[in-house]
Amino acid sequence: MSAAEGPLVVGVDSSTQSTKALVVDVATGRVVATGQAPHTVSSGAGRESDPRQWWDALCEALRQCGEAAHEAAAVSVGGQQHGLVTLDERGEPVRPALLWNDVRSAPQARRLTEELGGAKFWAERTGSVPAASFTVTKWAWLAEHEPEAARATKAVRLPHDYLTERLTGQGTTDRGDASGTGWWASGTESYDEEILAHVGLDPALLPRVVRPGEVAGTVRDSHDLPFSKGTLVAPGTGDNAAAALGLGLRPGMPVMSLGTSGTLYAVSQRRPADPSGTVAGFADARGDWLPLACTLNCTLAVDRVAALLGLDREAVEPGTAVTLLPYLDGERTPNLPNASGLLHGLRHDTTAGQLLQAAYDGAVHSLLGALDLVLDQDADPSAPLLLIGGGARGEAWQQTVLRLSGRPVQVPKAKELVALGAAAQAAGVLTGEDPAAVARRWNTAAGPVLDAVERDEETLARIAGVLSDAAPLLERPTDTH
Ligand SMILES: Nc1ncnc2c1ncn2[C@@H]1O[C@H](COP(=O)(O)OP(=O)(O)O)[C@@H](O)[C@H]1O
Ligand SMILES: O=C(CO)[C@@H](O)[C@H](O)COP(=O)(O)O
Repeated sequence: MSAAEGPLVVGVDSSTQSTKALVVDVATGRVVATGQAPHTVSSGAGRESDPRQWWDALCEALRQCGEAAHEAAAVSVGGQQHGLVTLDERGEPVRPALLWNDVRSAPQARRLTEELGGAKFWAERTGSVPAASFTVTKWAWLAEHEPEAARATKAVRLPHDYLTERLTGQGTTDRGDASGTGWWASGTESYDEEILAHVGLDPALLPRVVRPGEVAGTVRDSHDLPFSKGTLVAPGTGDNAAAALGLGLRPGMPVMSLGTSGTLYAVSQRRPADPSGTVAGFADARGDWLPLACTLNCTLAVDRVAALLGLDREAVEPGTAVTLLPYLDGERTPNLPNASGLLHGLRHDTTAGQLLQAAYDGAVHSLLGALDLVLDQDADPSAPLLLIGGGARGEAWQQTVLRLSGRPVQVPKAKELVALGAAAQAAGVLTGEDPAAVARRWNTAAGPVLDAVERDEETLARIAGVLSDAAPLLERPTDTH
C-alpha cells in the first residue's frame, strides 16, 4: 500500500452492534486502515449497553488500525442516536445506557406529549413528536422507575458525547445528536428549559453544544488513549447525520439505511415539524436539517425470521400473498411500541422462501411510507434512492427496495458511510473545508445504480390493509413486553 498523500484522520462509527474505525487519507479519501469490535445489547424487556464497553471497543478497533491511528491529526466520533448515558461525579456510568430501541418509555412518551401541549407543540418546538426512542422519554422513565439512579446522575450524555468526552475530558455534543434528545429546541437551536424543567433535568448536567466546524477539544494526556496527545477532536454527531456527511448529501437525494435500525432520510434547508410523528425533525451536522423516519425492526428482525425458517438470508422466493409485519421489537414507524410480529395469509402452498420475502417486504414497507414526507416537495421523483448500511450488501434487500420503491437504487461501494462521514468531519476541522464537500471530493457515494422497475403497488396495498385491519392487535401488549 502506498504512503498517504495528505494528513490522516480517524472516523468512528459507534453503532448499536459494533464500533468501526477508519483511518483515512484527507487528500484522497483512501482508507488506510480499519478496525471493528462488537458490543453486547441486553435482551428481554429493555435494550441496554454498558458505555464502558463502547470505549473498550473503540480502543480495540483503533488497535486493529495499528500505527496509522497514532499518526492521525484529527478524529471524530459518530454514534447511535438517542441513548441515555448517566454519569456520576467521577464520570462513571450510574447504570447501563438505555438505548434508542428500548421501548419501555412508551408510556412516558405518550404522557409527555399530552402534558406539554400535544403533538403539534412538540413538533414545532423540538422538530419531533417524542416516541420511546427519544432521550427525554428515557430520562422520564428513569426518574419514575429508578429515582435513586436519577438522583446519582451528575452528567447526562448521548453515546457519541460519552466517547468524545473520554477523548477530550470535556462534555460536548453537536446540534445533530442534540436534536434527537427531545430537549433541544430546533427553532432557537438551544436547550429547551421548559421541557427540561418539566422532566426535572438540570440543564447544568448537559454537554455544551459545539458548532459545526468548531473543534470540540484535543486528545488529553492519558496513558490508555489510543491517539497522540493534542490530536484534534471534531464535534462528532449521531450516526445518521454522520452518514449524511459521509455521502456528501444534497437536498433531494433520499437515503435508506438498513442496519439494526432502518432509516429513511434526506437533507433539507427547511426546518421540519411533522405533527403526525412519522418524521423526526433532526438537525444535520452542518447547519441544515435531516427529516428522518426510523424503524426498530430491520436487518436483525429479517435475519431472525430467516433463522427461524432455517434459511439463508438470500433464500427468498417470489409470488407470496402472505403478509408479515416483522415488529419483533415493538415498532416506532408506525408508532406501535407494544406490537409483536404478525403473520397473515398463510396457506398450505406457502413456501418458507415466500415467508422470508414477506419479512423483507414488511420491513421495507414501513420505511417507504415516509419517502414523500422526508423529501422537499420540489425533489426530483426519479432521483436514485441511496442504499447504505450492512443490509445494503444483500441482494434480497436490494431487490425488495427496488420493487417496492419504483425508483432507481444506488448502492455506494464504500461500506462504512457513518465512519467516513465522521472522518470527513475530522478532515473539516483540520482544513476548514465543508465536510460534505470533503466526502464529495472523496467520491464516497459512487457505486452501481440499479434501474427502476415498476412499483409493486399490490404488495404495498396488501401490507397497508393488514396493518390497518390489525391495529387493535398491534396495539395490545404481549406477555414479554
Ligand atoms: N451481506 C449482507 N446481506 C444482508 N445483510 C447483511 C449483510 N452483511 C451484514 N448484514 C446485516 O447488517 C447488519 C449490520 O449492519 P450495520 O449497518 O453495521 O448495523 P449497525 O450500524 O446498526 O450496528 C447485521 O444485522 C446484518 O444482518
Ligand atoms: O434511533 C435511530 C435514529 O433515530 C437509529 O438510527 C439509531 O441511531 C441507531 O442506529 P444504528 O445502530 O442502527 O445504525
